[in-house]
Amino acid sequence: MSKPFYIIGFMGTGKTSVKRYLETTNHVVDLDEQLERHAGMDIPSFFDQHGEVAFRELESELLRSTKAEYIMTGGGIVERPGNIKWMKAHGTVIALDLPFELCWERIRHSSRPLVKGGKENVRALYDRRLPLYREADIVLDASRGTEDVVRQLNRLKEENE
Ligand SMILES: Nc1ncnc2c1ncn2[C@@H]1O[C@H](COP(=O)(O)OP(=O)(O)OP(=O)(O)O)[C@@H](O)[C@H]1O
Ligand SMILES: O=C(O)C1=C[C@@H](O)[C@@H](O)[C@H](O)C1
Ligand SMILES: [Mg+2]
Repeated sequence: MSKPFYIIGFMGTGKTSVKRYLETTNHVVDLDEQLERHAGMDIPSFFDQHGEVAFRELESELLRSTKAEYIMTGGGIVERPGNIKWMKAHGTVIALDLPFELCWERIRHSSRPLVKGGKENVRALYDRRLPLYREADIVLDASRGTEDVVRQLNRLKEENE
């Protein structure tokens, strides 16, 4: 099996949405879904009961133990300094890029725990993380929609085989 594609990007860039298109013909794992299964609870409950530090710990452990063709990460995978380095050493890191306002419109009514902090705190998080996402091997423009991102990923996969 060729090395995995690790898909990174801020909340709302569409990582999980892309999964539904790819998984008809590829082995795809979403780390947030994996974590929810492993913990036996949804992410808001995990944050409430165990806190963000425990979440980052488990997310980083699952990153290292998950094998698939595509691994869709959670938006905060870049929070642990070693994670980008680890992904780059074990596969190809692809970032989905989308302006903050579009991300915000997509996530503002969701139950993501960090959204509770309000728009300006989420914007600060976006600004702080942006240079980390840009450390990816490849940055894809996600503004032309999910199917366009899927096309770009399929092309990269063909080149990679
Ligand atoms: N191309 C798109 N156009 C419009 N809405 C979209 C698009 N892609 C995703 N969305 C919507 O944005 C929301 C967030 O998308 P998604 O869950 O795929 O983001 P994510 O990158 O996986 O976020 P997270 O980092 O939190 O896991 C969903 O409600 C989804 O339906
Ligand atoms: O950007 C983040 O820190 C997060 C993104 C989501 O995918 C989840 O992993 C969780 O809500 C935290
Ligand atoms: Mg997701």
